[in-house]
Amino acid sequence: MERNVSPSPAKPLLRALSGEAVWPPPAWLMRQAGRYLPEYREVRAKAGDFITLCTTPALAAEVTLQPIRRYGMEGAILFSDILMVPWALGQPLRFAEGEGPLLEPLRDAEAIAALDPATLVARVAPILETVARVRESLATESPRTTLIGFAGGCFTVACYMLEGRGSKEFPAARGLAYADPALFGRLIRTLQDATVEYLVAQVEAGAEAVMLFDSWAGMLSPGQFRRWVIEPTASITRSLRRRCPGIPIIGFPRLAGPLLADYAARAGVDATAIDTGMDPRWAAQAVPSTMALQGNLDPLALVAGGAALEAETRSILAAMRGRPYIFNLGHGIVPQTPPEHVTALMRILRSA
Ligand SMILES: Cc1c2[nH]c(c1CCC(=O)O)Cc1[nH]c(c(CCC(=O)O)c1C)Cc1[nH]c(c(CCC(=O)O)c1C)Cc1[nH]c(c(C)c1CCC(=O)O)C2
Repeated sequence: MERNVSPSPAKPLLRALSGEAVWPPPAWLMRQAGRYLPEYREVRAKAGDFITLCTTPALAAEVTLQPIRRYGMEGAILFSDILMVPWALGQPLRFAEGEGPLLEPLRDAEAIAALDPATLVARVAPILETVARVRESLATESPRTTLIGFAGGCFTVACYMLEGRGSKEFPAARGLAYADPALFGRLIRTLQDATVEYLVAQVEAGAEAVMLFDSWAGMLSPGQFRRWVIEPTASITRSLRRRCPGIPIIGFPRLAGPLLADYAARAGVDATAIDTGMDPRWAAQAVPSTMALQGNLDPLALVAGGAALEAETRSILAAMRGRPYIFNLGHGIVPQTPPEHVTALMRILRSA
């Protein structure tokens, strides 16, 4: 008998994003390309600096594919950085050895007004070229792997733009959000528009899903979280749905705690990523069972390996079994991770 249902997309990660409880779960790891891999360090040395690596399509495509070749993850994350958006808006950026990213901090209303959205799509052209190359390579090398594009959440990107560097508290951004919400709102809206243009361009170049990394979302008070995390995200997801119908969107409001439930209900995402500190059993109750969850192994359990890795992984899997779910870490891989522990992790997942 013929059934009136549309066929599910074949790739496991896309099936999970469409609400199917795929088991064993599709998997990828935040920062899966990076310094823990010797083949990455080799390419990184050849490129010289990090921005050159991000804007040289042959090299960026190569490092995007390196973890897929080694481990066969179901997701490939574009190799780039959330700070390439401020860079493309004209804010000077460099990555200093041992210090992380350094931006010339935005000091006043003039600096915010001077950000130039007109240059964005032209400046990110090499990143879009990377997307196209990776998508083409995956078609032959790893046809079950989904290419994930990304951008930072507006609040997190604003944190770096105002502070100029990483920080424990990001007082410049959180302070401005209280002291001059109109001005902070102008920066957030500039980022909202830039993020939509950037993600639409990634999808047009071949990204099959996109993720919004809002790494510092959980520093905000509940009211500020709704205003500067949920509302801008909802605006971005509305625009993306209009311009790229059907594109799945993963949101990562890191450290959101119980506000995760509000985010899942109102931000318009298809999947919610959870951080290391979130109880997966609580998240599984708080987020609708039709919405995929993604996460949340402690990156340090992956460094430890052995019995700790196995026990932590199995307890997350037990909480997620029976619902749409994508395995991932709760934050990025750390450089001291032994590559063979990732092999062990993939083995545990595949026998789930
Ligand atoms: C906050 C943030 C940034 N970048 C990102 C976030 C959000 C996620 C998170 O919270 O970790 C996101 C990001 N950064 C990078 C990717 C690429 C793909 C991947 O996940 O493998 C992604 C998705 C590469 C990178 N981005 C960076 C590296 C290291 C660069 C190097 O020295 O080779 C990589 C591989 C540099 C970076 N970029 C950033 C910082 C703070 C740093 C320095 C700290 C560090 O080195 O880990 C900003």
